[in-house]
Amino acid sequence: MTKAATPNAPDVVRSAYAQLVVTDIARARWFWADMLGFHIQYEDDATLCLRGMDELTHHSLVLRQGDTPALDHLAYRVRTPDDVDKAESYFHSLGRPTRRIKAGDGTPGIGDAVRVIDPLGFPVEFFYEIDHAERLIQRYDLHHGAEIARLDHFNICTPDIPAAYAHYENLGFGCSETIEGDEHELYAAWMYRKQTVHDVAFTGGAGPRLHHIGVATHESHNVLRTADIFGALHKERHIERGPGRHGVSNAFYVYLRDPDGHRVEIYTSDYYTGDPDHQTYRWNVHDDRRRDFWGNAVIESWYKEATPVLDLDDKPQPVTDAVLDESAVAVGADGLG
Ligand SMILES: O=S(=O)(O)c1ccc(O)c(O)c1
Ligand SMILES: [Fe+2]
Repeated sequence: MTKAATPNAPDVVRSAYAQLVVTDIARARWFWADMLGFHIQYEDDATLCLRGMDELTHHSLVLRQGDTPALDHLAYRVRTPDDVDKAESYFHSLGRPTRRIKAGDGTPGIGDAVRVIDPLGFPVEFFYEIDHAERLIQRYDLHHGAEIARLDHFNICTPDIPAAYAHYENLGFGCSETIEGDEHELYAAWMYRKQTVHDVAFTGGAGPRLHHIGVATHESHNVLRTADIFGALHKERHIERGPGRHGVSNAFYVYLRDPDGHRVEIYTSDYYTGDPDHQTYRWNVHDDRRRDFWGNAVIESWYKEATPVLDLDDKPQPVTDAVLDESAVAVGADGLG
C-alpha cells in the first residue's frame, strides 16, 4: 500500500543513479561498459557516466577513480525543482547533515541538487535537473553484453529494518513485499515510488553499506547469456549468485561482483505495483523459496559482504551490527546455521 508522504517530504519519482568509487577506472570500464553493455555518456581519465540503453537521461551509474571501493552516494530524482528545496529542509528538520550542490559543481549532467546523510547513515542526493540524452532504445547495433536497459533499484544493508521501513514510508514509498519471522519481525522489505517492485530494498546486516544495485535487462535470456559470457572468458569468479528465479519480486536474476567487489544484480521480469491500494505480499523467513523460488541456497558472501559508504566529506561511515541476522535462521535450502 502506498502511504502518502509526510507533508514536507520531497516528491521522489524514482531511484535514479548510484555513484561508486572504483580503484581502476579502465578495469571498471571493461566490466560495466564492455561486459554489461552500459553506454558511455561521458568519460574523462577519472570518471565514467553510464546509462542503460533504454535510458533517456545523462546517466544511471557514475564511476569515479579513488583509493578504496565505496559508495559515494545514491541519488533519487524528484518531481519538481521545488522538491530539491523541500528535500533540503526536510532532512534539515530531521537534524541530518545536508549540502547544496550547485549545477556544475557536482556530478556531470546533474543540475542543482542537495546531498544529505539520511537517518540510516546513507549519502543520498535529491535532484530534478539532469541532461537529456539521445534515444538508444532501438539502436540494436549498439546493444551488447548483458544488454542493460536501465537502473532498477538500490539494495542497502542496514542493521534496523523497521527504522529503514519507517524512513522510506515517510518519504511516501509503498511496500511491495517483505520477509517476516513467525512473530512478524521484519527481516527485509522492498519499497517503491515507480510502479514496479522496488526502488530500494533493505537487507539486514551491518550498515550503512551498499548491498547492490539492480539493473534491468529485457529478457531472461539476457541474464543467462551474461553468465555464459563471463564463463566463456574464464571470468566466472565475477559470478556470485544465480542465475535463478527470485521468490520475492518473481524476477529472474544473476548477481555479479565487479573488479572492486561492488555487487550488481542483472534483473528482469518483475511486476506492476501502481494501484493506490496495492497490497504487500509477505514471505515467511522459513519459506526457502523466498530468495530463490527453486530453493537454491543463498551463498554466505551474499548475506555478509557489502560496499562501505562515504560521508559528505568522502570519509568512510562507521557501521553498526545488525539487530536480526537472516543467514542465522536455519532454513532448508540456505542451510546456514
Ligand atoms: O533474494 S530475494 O528474492 O529476496 C530478492 C528479490 C529481489 C531483488 O532485487 C533482490 O536483490 C533479492
Ligand atoms: Fe536486487
